[in-house]
Amino acid sequence: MVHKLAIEAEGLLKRFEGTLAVSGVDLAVPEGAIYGILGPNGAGKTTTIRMLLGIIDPDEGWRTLLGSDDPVSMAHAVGYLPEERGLYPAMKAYEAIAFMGALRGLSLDEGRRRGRELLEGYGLGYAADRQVRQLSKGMAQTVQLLGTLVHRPRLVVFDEPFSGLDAINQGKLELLIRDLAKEGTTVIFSTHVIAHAERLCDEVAIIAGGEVPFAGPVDEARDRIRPRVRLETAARDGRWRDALPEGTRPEGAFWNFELPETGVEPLLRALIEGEAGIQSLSIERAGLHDAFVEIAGEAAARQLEADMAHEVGSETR
Ligand SMILES: Nc1ncnc2c1ncn2[C@@H]1O[C@H](COP(=O)(O)OP(=O)(O)OP(=O)(O)O)[C@@H](O)[C@H]1O
Repeated sequence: MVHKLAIEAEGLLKRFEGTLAVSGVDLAVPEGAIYGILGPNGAGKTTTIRMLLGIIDPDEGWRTLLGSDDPVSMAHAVGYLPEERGLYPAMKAYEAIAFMGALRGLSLDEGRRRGRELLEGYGLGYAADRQVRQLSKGMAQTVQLLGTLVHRPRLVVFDEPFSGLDAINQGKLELLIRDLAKEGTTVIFSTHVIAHAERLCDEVAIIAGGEVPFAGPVDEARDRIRPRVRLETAARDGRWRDALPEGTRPEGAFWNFELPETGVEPLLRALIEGEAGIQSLSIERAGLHDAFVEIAGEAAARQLEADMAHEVGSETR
């Protein structure tokens, strides 16, 4: 099946005052997908998003947004939550949402009506008439997020939407993202938290040091690493050991090794026919974290973990 693309980009490159922020980003976001841009702080996520949306122009390369090579002309069909959060403090919550819709071409009356509806639907109806300055940081962030949806865009782009939200609100946002995708909206979000991308995304772009070493389905990223086998045998030795990768050493009664390329069934057959006496056997597919380490490198993965620890630390301070 050929998917239409919500976004396509090739060779996007951006320099700031001579330093290369992003070099040669290629990616393709299928319509209706949940797409993650995953990388540590400073990797180039925001710069990439800004280029995709036409907020800044690339120095090299090209992109199309909803089929147009002039992304700004599609602004009415796009919702964008920038990394810098901010609403007018004196506006009431529902008005702030209506205002954001008006910037994207929606009438204020309709925006006010939908603003109340969105707040209600998100469990924040009680705060609709509160001024933005009276809202908590997380609530204000949610109001801003709802404001990106009020004009019913075909594509939404959220820059680090989970940052600054507590666990409950992170869960609510995950549900919202799934609901949007179910309705056919394309959702792109950036994150430095692998778990969010792993739980939500159909596809990811892995970005590190301004480069995108992988862009594609999450399953394809995970398949970059061979699954691990953990086997427990009654027998210590025998012909069956030839089916294990060379150099596999016993760890007590256990054997840990990479699943051979021939796959599960030939391995099982050799173990049974060779009378290994299988006591237990598990085959574990790599998660996105291991795939990230393989694709982006140890250093980028360490930086990702440091970013997460920093965020958790700043939330609990
Ligand atoms: N306007 C700018 N002027 C100069 N340098 C910039 C500018 N914007 C970004 N950079 C640099 O480009 C690189 C990529 O930054 P970018 O904000 O895109 O990363 P990011 O992955 O979004 O990180 P974070 O999650 O910390 O926002 C960084 O080295 C950053 O310092």
